[in-house]
Amino acid sequence: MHPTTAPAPPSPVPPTVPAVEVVDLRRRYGSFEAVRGISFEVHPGEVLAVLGVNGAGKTSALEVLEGLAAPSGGSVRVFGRDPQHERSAVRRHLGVLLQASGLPGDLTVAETVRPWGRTLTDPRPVGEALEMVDLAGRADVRVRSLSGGERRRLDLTLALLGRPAVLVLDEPTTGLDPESRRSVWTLVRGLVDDGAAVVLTTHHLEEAEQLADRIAIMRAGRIVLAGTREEIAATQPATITFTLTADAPALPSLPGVRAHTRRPDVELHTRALQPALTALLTWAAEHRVVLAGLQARSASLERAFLAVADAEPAAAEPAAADPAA
Ligand SMILES: Nc1ncnc2c1ncn2[C@@H]1O[C@H](COP(=O)(O)OP(=O)(O)OP(=O)(O)O)[C@@H](O)[C@H]1O
Repeated sequence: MHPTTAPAPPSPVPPTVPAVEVVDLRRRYGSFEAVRGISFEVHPGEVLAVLGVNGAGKTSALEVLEGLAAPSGGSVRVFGRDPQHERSAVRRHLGVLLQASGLPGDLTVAETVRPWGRTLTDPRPVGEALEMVDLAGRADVRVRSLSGGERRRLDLTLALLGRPAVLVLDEPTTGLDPESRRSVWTLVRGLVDDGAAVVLTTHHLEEAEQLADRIAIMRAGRIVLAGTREEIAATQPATITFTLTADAPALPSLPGVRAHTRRPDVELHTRALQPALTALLTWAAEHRVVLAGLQARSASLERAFLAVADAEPAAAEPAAADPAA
């Protein structure tokens, strides 16, 4: 898949205006508040991945950004415009990939894309758009005959057709095989390199790691953790694991280290990996102890995600950070 041309530049706006600006967004369904005051910015040439367990409020928030729903509080702007009340001004800049598109099955791929293009200001040629998502060879196939992954790529074609400067992608690679997923990542990254701003949701942590410049993790309607992948991973301790023989002396207390020992297995947690490792290796050398299977790992995004997703709200909320930072 190849991004071929840069997205159309947005109409003149002050350079300080973010592509997407969400301030204290709230959304209610009756008495239930699904989105509870989230804020973030996304600038041209940047990808924000919004993560969270099922029901965290990701789609509810994105639907406001897409202009499909009104906020019950706060504001959403795309290049300074309100997606719902200034729909036509925003629509020219916005490419949207919904979680489920429900395209009619009896039209062919080309018959689906062509009329869609006629509603846009400066659409890509249909052939070019299909080429970008590797569907050029499927132009005459009926939508109902496409595989799940091909349908997802057709959804993506429609999102890309108007050369959008802002892409909102709700689980863009769900249902795609690993190769197609990687192709979509390359495609999205190419569009971002050409200046597009992207907000995406995903359940694939690897997708966030590969694509996102910044990540926001939602839980129960709030952003509970945000930052770069490294910043998010650094909220969790690093891990050192090894096994000890039965006759090894007791481990010393190492500064800044929490030990979980179930002989012969030892797991150490620390926020200062290098000094902890140095102290451990020094002790082992002095006492001629073999640390079998020694491994030292910095915390991963996955570990941080699981810690936040599993946490009680009271534990998760103080970790909130400003994803716009
Ligand atoms: N139309 C609706 N009416 C009532 N409640 C809704 C409606 N749509 C969503 N919800 C509720 O709002 C909460 C957030 O749902 P939302 O779909 O935004 O979560 P999500 O993070 O996108 O989840 P997923 O990862 O499963 O897509 C959930 O508790 C859901 O049940």
